[in-house]
Amino acid sequence: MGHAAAEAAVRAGLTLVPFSYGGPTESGRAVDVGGVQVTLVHPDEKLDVLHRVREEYPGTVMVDYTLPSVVNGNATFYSENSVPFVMGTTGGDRDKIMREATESGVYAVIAPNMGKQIVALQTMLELMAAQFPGCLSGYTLRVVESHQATKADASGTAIANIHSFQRMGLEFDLSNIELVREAAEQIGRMQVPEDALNGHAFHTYTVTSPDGSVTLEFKHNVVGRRVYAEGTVDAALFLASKIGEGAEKRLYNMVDVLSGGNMRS
Ligand SMILES: NC(=O)C1=CN([C@@H]2O[C@H](COP(=O)(O)OP(=O)(O)OC[C@H]3O[C@@H](n4cnc5c(N)ncnc54)[C@H](OP(=O)(O)O)[C@@H]3O)[C@@H](O)[C@H]2O)C=CC1
Ligand SMILES: O=C(O)C1=N[C@H](C(=O)O)C[C@H](O)C1
Repeated sequence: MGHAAAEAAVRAGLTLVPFSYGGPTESGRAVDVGGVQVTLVHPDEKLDVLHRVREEYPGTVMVDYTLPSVVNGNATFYSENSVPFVMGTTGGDRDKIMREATESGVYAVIAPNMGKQIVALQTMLELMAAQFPGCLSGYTLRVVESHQATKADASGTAIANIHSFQRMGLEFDLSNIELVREAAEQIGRMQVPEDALNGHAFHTYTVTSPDGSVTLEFKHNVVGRRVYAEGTVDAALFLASKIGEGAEKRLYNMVDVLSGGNMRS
């Protein structure tokens, strides 16, 4: 995702900082992103490179697409060092991320899904929950999500949407999300195109009445990564404008970006 977001930034005509934090395995290597040679920085050199980037690229917004296992360490680093950030990475201790960002006063957009159309659906569910709390009381919920086999955690988007369903009265334990990570099941059960096995996000939420006479189904299926990459650029532009105007509110999500009319397409 980091690569896709960087490509989208270049496509949008933004200056791509030619450094990227990476895992320890590939540090030192340069990667071509739309003609920009981006050097992968070892975790031990993060602070040195940050100082350099601050001098050479003032106004930089950090974009984080890493792993649930490192998301908290990264978020702490951005908060402690006042690095404005767009956090697309899911998992980890989300309350801690939000708490540290709030306390530090860093500008940030934090969201489990940057795809504007998916965020619109997410917003619709939030509005439905706010407008009709308890409207699905007594009904049951089934959630199935399929992602590339490398995805380490349950879908952050599904978790966000489940919170809305819970406010509508549905009882659901997050451990009951059905995770599909195997190719045969992805193709057979979820109908994921074979060429999307390495990058897809298929979600289905099925709500059923106690007697089975009413069924609601919500589905969002995404093939590839482009929709998130473009939304990430929207989020970075949004954050830059908030920093520019010295906005009092500093912590945002993608619903804020969408509501602010900051989607380019
Ligand atoms: N908000 C959204 O719209 C979206 C969110 N996501 C989420 O983004 C996250 C990343 O997804 P995806 O790109 O598919 O995952 P990948 O596994 O493809 O990429 C993760 C990358 O993080 C790097 N990495 C590991 N440790 C560190 C570290 N300490 N500092 C910096 N980089 C590190 C890895 O490098 P190496 O291989 O060298 O270890 C790897 O390149 C997931 O949580 C996913 O769910 C994904 C799509 C959309
Ligand atoms: O890892 C992914 O691919 C995705 N992760 C996000 C999530 O966990 O919700 C967003 C989308 O589902 C793609």
